[in-house]
Amino acid sequence: MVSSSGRLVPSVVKANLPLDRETRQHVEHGRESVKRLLANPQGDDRLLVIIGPCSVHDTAATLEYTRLLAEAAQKHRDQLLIVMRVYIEKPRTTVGWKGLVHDPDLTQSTESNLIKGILLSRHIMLSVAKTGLPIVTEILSPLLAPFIQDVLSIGVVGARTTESQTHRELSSDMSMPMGFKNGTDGTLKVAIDAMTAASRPHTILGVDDSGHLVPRVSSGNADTFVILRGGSCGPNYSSEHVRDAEVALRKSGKDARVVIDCSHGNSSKDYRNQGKVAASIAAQVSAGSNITGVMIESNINEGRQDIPTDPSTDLAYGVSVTDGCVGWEETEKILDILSLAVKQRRLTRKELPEDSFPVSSLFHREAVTNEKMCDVLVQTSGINAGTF
Ligand SMILES: O=C[C@H](O)[C@H](O)COP(=O)(O)O
Ligand SMILES: C=C(OP(=O)(O)O)C(=O)O
Repeated sequence: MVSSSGRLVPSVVKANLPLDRETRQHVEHGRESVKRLLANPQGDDRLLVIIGPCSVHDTAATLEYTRLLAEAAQKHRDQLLIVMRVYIEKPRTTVGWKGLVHDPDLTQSTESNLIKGILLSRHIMLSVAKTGLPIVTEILSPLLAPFIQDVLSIGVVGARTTESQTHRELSSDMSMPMGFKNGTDGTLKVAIDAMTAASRPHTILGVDDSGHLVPRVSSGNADTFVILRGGSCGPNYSSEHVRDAEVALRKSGKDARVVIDCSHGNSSKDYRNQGKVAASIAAQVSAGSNITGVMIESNINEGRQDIPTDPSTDLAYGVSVTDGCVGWEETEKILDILSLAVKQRRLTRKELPEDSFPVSSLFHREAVTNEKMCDVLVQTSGINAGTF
């Protein structure tokens, strides 16, 4: 898998872990579906749902999660376009575990096992994509992109790199839709600026499939969106925040494509709050909001764990080793209310006669404010009420 000179070569890795014809079609279908939803939200009025573990670290658990999510994606296919997070690189505020690609054996040592990490990461991504579920990852190291980008249906640039010229240029060269998080301080302008920069062609230094640095001109990427993830100045998922984001996007000549992250700054980094954020989004959607999508950090089992000294015996199965995630039971409840909210949005937009409203007893007409509707949704669906 490594070239004779001992260097990692994308074409060699890809030849050994190929994207077969059927999986390539799944990836393409995922990309086209997301592009269609972004370009014409009236034509495809589903909600984009970017969901999955904060990071992957275990093949068996990732594949079990994939099976659960694939079933949910099928169940909600008319309302939700579900894309699975397969995050193999983690950006850290200072230090911490940097993801499967860097440390596939969870040793937390500085000894590099990058080759194994790249191979295992691509293997897992291929296994997930093979099921037909579109996948998304954060593109952190531009040098790793050539090893995985052919398997992605969406790429994300994280809060710590949205302002980076290199990441904006890379995004302008990608064939899949790209999402940009707001900055860690909550500033949205950096994400909108990133959309502008990514939409243009750039002269960039890329890595070709044979591992050579090649100057090239990117084509520009029009399939981009912002992700509101909150930040040090607080959460930004309320209807006022969404409206402000839409206004700011339109002012800079863009379509109002807003995805809301239920985790990170919007949950105050407490996974137990994600359900409440999702309920607020469901309330907004049911009232007719044009929110494009949501992001959720979800796993088989809830919470998080520190990586133990002996991961081979002491690691809890299906539990995140980075940010806390909602467990599968809570995930199903969240997907249910989001799905119902999309049905409700259809009726709200059509202004159907009174007797066809609401679609579910979860949506009470008396609950006139988003806040009230959110409370009703949390109470009646059994979602974790959270800590705020
Ligand atoms: O793990 C995901 C985190 O939200 C992100 O990577 C930063 O985490 P940290 O602040 O714990 O480093
Ligand atoms: C690290 C992540 O997010 P952010 O860039 O918003 O911190 C993430 O989504 O895993």
